[in-house]
Amino acid sequence: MALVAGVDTSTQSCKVVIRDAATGALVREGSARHPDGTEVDPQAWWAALQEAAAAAGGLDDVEAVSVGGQQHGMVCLDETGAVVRPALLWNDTRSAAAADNLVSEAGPDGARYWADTTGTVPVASITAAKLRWLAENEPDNAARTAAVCLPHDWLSWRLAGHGPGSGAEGLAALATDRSDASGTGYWSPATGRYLPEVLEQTLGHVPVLPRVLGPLEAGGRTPAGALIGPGAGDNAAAALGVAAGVGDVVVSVGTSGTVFAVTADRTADASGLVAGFADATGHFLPLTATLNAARVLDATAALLGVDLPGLTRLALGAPAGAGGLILVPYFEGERTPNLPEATGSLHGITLANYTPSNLARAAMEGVACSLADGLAAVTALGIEARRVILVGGAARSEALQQAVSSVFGLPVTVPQPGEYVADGAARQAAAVLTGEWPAWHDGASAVVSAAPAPSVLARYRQAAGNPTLPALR
Ligand SMILES: Nc1ncnc2c1ncn2[C@@H]1O[C@H](COP(=O)(O)OP(=O)(O)O)[C@@H](O)[C@H]1O
Ligand SMILES: O=C(CO)[C@@H](O)[C@H](O)COP(=O)(O)O
Repeated sequence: MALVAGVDTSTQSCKVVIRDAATGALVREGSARHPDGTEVDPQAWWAALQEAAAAAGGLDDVEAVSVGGQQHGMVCLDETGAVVRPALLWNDTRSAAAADNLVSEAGPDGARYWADTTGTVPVASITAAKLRWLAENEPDNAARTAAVCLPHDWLSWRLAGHGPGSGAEGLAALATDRSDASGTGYWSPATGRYLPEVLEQTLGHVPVLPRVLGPLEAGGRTPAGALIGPGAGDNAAAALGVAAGVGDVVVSVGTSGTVFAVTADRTADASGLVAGFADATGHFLPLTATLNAARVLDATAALLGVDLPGLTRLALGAPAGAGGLILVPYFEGERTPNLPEATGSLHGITLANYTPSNLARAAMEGVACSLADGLAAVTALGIEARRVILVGGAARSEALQQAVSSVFGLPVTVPQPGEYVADGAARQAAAVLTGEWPAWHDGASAVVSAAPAPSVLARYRQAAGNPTLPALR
């Protein structure tokens, strides 16, 4: 039996699944925590990968491995291959002004220019904005930066035996895939090429960049001989994990809240709401991402002194609309809509509705409403949502499943709880090994259908100050 491994190096943790390449059966799995914070030494990801792999029984017997990972994180390497400074993650907002400047420097129609050139209007999350921040605030570090890569590229490179001391030859071995390259802001989904002019404009010089591998192209081998697949951004890997096709909209509720679809054509949304990413198969992945999702539930559970199943129980005990309580979940600023300085807020409090149960429900509905704004932005581009698939750590919560279904006014498909990103990476590893996408049997999924509650989204949008966002359709 040939085994393949899939890795998810996500914001909060590293997960490893080992599957039978032929059938997709889960053989072993493991996970390990990442440090908190929006600035992280990549070495912590490497340590977590080794811990998670050991918990999964090791990688020595796998024939191929692929890494899916949190997108956009800026990993700068010097000419020896050492990390220049801790990585700035996708949810670090210090680069917000740099992003605004990149848009305004492109002229009065700067947003249109960026959408057409890179697929995406830069916000703080986009790697190009982080490089501009580095050049302006840490010029010595910018000057020392000989190569720039992303979290999944860096871990794939470490798996191939490269690291500090690898030098120019090591840097030349860096590799990525088109889904993660498309989140950098210096790669064109239209041409499939990097944009050196953006690197000059942001970092001040053109560093070594990872080679962009084809969907089934191996980037090297581990010292034990396993093929290393191209890997993917975590959302593109999740699309592989749930075998999303045209007509499916995937909603992921992890640290980020994302809404994305697999499409045959690329998008270029100058409103900036929808990022025009590529997927891991040769198609495209229009996507909205929020900064505030599962952690809003974590914070609300901590405030109420309950665990996450306890928060779900409380929320299930409240009516739709939480008795009028509305939580706008912009706890860490927000990316969609682009409000990096925003804070969260609680609206509609009365003596009658101010209960733990309503607060738990309002947290679930607030997250669901911000995702509904994402769905509205995606469907406003003409992308159909024939099926909504809910994934991510918080998809385990029945209360969240119901809140998403009632706010969206749609049935929601919930696959069996699992590690969809790592599963997608494992599927890619099997494809790299055999030369074709495997026809793995997908596990059973449930369909959750709650009574539609359109007034919840309307009241949320008033409270959030976004009453003119596109309507849900
Ligand atoms: N039973 C549950 N109910 C609600 N949320 C849950 C539950 N189990 C896990 N989670 C959420 O899952 C989140 C982690 O999701 P995950 O997709 O692994 O995040 P990331 O990919 O960003 O690291 C935690 O913040 C936690 O809130
Ligand atoms: O920034 C984005 C997508 O553009 C995020 O989706 C990150 O990719 C982090 O993902 P999670 O760790 O929340 O899954």
